[in-house]
Amino acid sequence: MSTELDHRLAGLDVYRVGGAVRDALLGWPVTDVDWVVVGATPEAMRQRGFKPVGRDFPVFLHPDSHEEFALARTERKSGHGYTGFEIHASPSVTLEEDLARRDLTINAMAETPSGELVDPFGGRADLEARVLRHVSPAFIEDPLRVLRVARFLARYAGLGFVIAEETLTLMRRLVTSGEIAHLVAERVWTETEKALGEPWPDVYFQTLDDRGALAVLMPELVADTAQLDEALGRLQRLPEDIDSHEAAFWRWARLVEHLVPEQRRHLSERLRLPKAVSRLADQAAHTHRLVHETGMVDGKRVMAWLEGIDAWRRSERVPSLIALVSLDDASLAEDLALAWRLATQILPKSLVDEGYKGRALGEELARRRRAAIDGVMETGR
Ligand SMILES: Nc1ccn([C@@H]2O[C@H](COP(=O)(O)OP(=O)(O)OP(=O)(O)O)[C@@H](O)[C@H]2O)c(=O)n1
Repeated sequence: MSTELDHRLAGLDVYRVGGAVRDALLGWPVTDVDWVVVGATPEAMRQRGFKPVGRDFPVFLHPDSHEEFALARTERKSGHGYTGFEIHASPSVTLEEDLARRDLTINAMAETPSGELVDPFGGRADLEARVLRHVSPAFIEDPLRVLRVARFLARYAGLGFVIAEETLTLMRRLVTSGEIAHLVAERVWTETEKALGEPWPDVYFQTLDDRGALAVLMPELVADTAQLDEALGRLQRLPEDIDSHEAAFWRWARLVEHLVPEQRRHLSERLRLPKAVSRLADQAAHTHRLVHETGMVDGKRVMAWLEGIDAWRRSERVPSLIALVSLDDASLAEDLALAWRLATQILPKSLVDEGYKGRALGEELARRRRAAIDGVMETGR
């Protein structure tokens, strides 16, 4: 957007803020641009054609670029969790006051439309030193920040970022005070889903575990630390054919695939996971069991696996799940692919043509599929 020519901004005191400033300085792709407006009223914004969107905050969307313009505000803690805040937005709130309420110094920089940096908390120096550091003691007013810091580390760990010691102490305090337990499930999952899409998702979970936060938020994961380590190692090992927008869901599935059904159910309920995520996790868990349980993989186990992943009704995921198997056992994956192909060639319609119907049709279909699968699993292995 060419800000200088934008008549809606003429005479407004506006600054680019937050992630856009940070990522531009870092050479990281900038996805969306947020702005702060100083000295304006909601009425003035509406008159200029900005569309109000904030339910809790005075935030407006630019009618053409759809970028977010927020009136400068301060926040004060007034209750537990993420929602317990008193917001104070008025034309008297300064840019520095707005930046001071933010979580990390690298997120508390602003830039004028002509490119001049406003950096009252040393964000640029911390960016250069690769340090995630809180802006002020008010960091502990928002327990979501423990997850945010872990997520930023999951994004930038490869650039050499670390968390400042004093910030680690505050994160720990948010856990020991019990404040982190007040986070609502949806917030926890939203941050976790974003973290699962970052380049180093294992770092997110490791950071939360190191601070004691994982034991509070996802206790099922820390029940067995050796297994957690193994699961974290699996996060980068995904089937090749999956869509990139599905990668976060797959990573979650890989994280929990070793858990017993009851643990997975508890975790799904605790985090109120979307159904699609829990279903994929269940499918990955069935696949994990097929690969890792001791004993021969015979036709009976393959049938049980196909039923477990709901293959006959939801066949679209089967190739990806077979690709998952191939990461651990290429020859088993080859057999499964052949068995699946032969089994799906047995069509209910041809059985109908042969005169089968009703219950007998279902039984004959299952029998022939099983025979096809047995043929592969017995000769192939
Ligand atoms: N709990 C929070 C949430 C947000 N912020 C501030 O609000 C800005 C915008 O938040 P958000 O859009 O969630 O994050 P970004 O920093 O833009 O990061 P991303 O690249 O993930 O969008 C952050 O930079 C940070 O200054 C904060 O201080 N504390």
